[in-house]
Amino acid sequence: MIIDRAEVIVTSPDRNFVTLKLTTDDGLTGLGDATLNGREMAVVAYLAEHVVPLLLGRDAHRIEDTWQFLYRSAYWRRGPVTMAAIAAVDMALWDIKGKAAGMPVYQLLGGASRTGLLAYGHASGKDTEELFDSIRAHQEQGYRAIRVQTGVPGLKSIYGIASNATFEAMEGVRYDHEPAQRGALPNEEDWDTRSYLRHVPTVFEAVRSEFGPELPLLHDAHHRLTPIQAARLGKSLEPFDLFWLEDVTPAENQEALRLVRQHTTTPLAIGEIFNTVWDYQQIIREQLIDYVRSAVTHTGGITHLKKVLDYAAQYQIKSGMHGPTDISPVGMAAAMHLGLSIHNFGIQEYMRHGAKTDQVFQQSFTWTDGLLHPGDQPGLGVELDTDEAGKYPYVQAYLPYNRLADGTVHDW
Ligand SMILES: O=NC(=O)[C@@H](O)[C@H](O)[C@H](O)CO
Ligand SMILES: [Co+2]
Repeated sequence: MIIDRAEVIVTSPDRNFVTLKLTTDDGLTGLGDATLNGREMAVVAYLAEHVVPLLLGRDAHRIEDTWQFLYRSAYWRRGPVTMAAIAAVDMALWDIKGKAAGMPVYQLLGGASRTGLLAYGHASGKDTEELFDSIRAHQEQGYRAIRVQTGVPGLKSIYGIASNATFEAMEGVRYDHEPAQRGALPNEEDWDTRSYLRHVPTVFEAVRSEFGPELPLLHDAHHRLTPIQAARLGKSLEPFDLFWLEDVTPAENQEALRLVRQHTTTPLAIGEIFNTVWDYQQIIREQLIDYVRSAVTHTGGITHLKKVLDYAAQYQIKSGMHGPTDISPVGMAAAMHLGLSIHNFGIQEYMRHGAKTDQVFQQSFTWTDGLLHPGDQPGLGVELDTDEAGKYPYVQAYLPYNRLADGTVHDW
């Protein structure tokens, strides 16, 4: 079963997506998500110029060998661009193998370990009233777990809060897309850690008294705190029993989490911007986190993320795969197949794609009573309508960035 065609498809229905489509000599096709939000075209070039020529003529069945060949023959290892490109090839090959076997990919990974995947959605609000409405709206949509992001008094624009502009742009969809403003240069947002640290505990106190102790609540600090500030936040949120506190501090310095861990029992989730097991080695071995946040799309595909999660399982660490709308439906399907099969599944981030995206990508996963399931179509269960995709050409888009009041650039 030889790969005899490889196409890199860029489409921007509600946002930019990069998809690799492989076709074999017996007519099977496979899709892989290669979307790197805000830097999409870097992966397009990496795939089109440097990977596609190496794929043509290869045996599509040799997933592990292809992975090792692409990783080691590149010479330059790791990093988001390389690992997103390898991830797309890996997903497409698993898709093809599933179709060849007549089985959904989760069956090839060892079968289902649960009936469905607990998912969480993104509630947000500039103030408590708007936040409560958003939480209720997500509960009505069936979410059993909810991420809470809030405005901070004195800060005009902040991560994770649906703004009217984006609201209209997304045809009324709440904060269900990532803030890469298309056709615009990076949007400058503002930040003040002390105001944030004073405000967030009061928000969770209000949410707990309104919604009770049971509802699993998550929060994303989005890389903005120093280790001691992260320790303080984790400690101040302990009374509100969070499911997890995410990206408390930039984790290139993995040992920074030791300090946070010493001060708080609030569960920690890290890794949505990590790309290989080496990014996790210390924080898994020293049990400095509770959830691995990587998406299949940014971590070398199903093959590599399964290895990361199998390593994490030895330390009782679970998956919490990244699932914003900058992960395409193909990447989401791959995450669901992997999540359904592994023992140490934790939770799946699930933001609903826009209507146009659902036209471009025919998906067969189900979302029932707060649980996701990848479905039982052979392969990943997603098909891409290239005519529909062709209607939405690429539009350059950047993620926002932060500056402090004195103008210093800060982590976003
Ligand atoms: O937990 N989810 C997140 O942190 C996302 O909202 C990220 O900001 C975007 O995916 C970046 O493209
Ligand atoms: Co995050």
